Amino acid sequence: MASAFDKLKSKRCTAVITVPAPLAPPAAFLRNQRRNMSFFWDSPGDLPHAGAGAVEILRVSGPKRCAQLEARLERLWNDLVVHIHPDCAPPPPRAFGGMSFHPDGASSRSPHWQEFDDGCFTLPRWCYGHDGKRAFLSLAVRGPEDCDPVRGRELVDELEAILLGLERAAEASPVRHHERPAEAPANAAGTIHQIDVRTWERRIAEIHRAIGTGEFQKIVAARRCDVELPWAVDELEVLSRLVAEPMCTRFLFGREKFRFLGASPELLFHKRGKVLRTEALAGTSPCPAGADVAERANALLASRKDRVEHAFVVREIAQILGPLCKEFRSPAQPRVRSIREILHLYTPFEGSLEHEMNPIRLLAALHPTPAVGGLPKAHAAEWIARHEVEPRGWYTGPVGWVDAAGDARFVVAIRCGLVGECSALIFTGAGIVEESLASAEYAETTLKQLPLLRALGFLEEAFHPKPRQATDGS
Ligand SMILES: C=C(O[C@@H]1C=C(C(=O)O)C=C[C@H]1O)C(=O)O
Repeated sequence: MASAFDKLKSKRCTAVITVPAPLAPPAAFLRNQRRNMSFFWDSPGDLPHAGAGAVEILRVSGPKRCAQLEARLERLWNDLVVHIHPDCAPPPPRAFGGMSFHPDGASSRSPHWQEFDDGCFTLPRWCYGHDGKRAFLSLAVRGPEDCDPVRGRELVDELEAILLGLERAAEASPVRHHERPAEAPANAAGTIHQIDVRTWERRIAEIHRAIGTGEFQKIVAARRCDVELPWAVDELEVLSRLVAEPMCTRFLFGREKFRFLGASPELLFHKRGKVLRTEALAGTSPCPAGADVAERANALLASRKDRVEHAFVVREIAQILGPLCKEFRSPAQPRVRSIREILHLYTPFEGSLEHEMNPIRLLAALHPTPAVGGLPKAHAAEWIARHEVEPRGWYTGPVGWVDAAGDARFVVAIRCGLVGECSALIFTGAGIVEESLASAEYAETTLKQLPLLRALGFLEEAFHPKPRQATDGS
């Protein structure tokens, strides 16, 4: 540690110093941290991470946001010095962040989203993660300013305090492979404001008119549900309850006033070396507890409207990524993914990139897929930005990480919301095609609110759910 600081004294560069740490739930690390620029990430098949503070904040905006991000990340990685304690084996340093659905700056002008920008990634000051067996804590420092003796001492004291906190957390709640959802607050109460059905029907009629002109084949409609609570929301409790959503990526991005969090079932892409994985997730059916899952799944597979909606996404992904890959495989027929009371059509893709490629280029090429935007892709995204009443902000945007080795994992920010002190905004949407019925899409977008409403403490029954096996296949 001291030698790493010494080397930085005379240099203008950023260093990430990683040391072994006690194995504790990453959320425990966040308990003692400031909320601004904090994040949490727990994705199936990935190492859980939590971070706080930032030594580099990469804010990007406007239509060139991906090019800006790519250039700034490249500079960051080129100038980065990595020191790893011999007793730990962390992954390469990661920048965590996300982007809004549309880079029109509308989100940054809205009071709810202004802290989030069109895109923002951080190299965290503190980053904690584990692989289930071993944990690490990384501290990022900037030379020479973080290395004067006073600042250096402060950082070392902070490091010791964090390690001590983690040790206590490890004793209190050792890491389990499956965290148990936190208890619900007793007598959950509060108010939920929904848009009325008529307003929704008018919005869908407007989309149908746009589709009727022949300009669009699909547009995803979204709505916002405003929740007020009589108590201060504890976002870490909310996250721990979201563990009940099977096979979802739980994420959180914290700012001073708001925290953006959720449990997304939709992978945008995962790149590891040249290996690329992605999926089409579109087409939905309710599947209430007690319903015959196989019967509902077969009905969903047989639904013409849902197959059309799904096929648009499959075709678009294949068109974008197919030419970039040596092989790009997907099953001929969609499968059904079951997430508690919701079933989705999904098609997994796996490929091998022809040439190594910057992951931000992949992000720029893929986002927004017709699963959350529409078709034609760019035109539908413009239409949404111009017509949608409540700014989507980061809802339906990509959230995830990019690392210094050029790997990345992003999910689509759905089943999520923006949480304030005693309030929350929950965003949900549904793909609209020619055959869609406004009433069914209203029901679908209400159903999609359930995970977050439950996690916020509404819907008491949700805390004693009848366990149902998650399935991922047909
Ligand atoms: C837009 C959302 O979900 C998307 C829309 C789907 C659909 O229309 O069937 C299904 C999965 C997601 O790609 C959302 O959950 O808010």
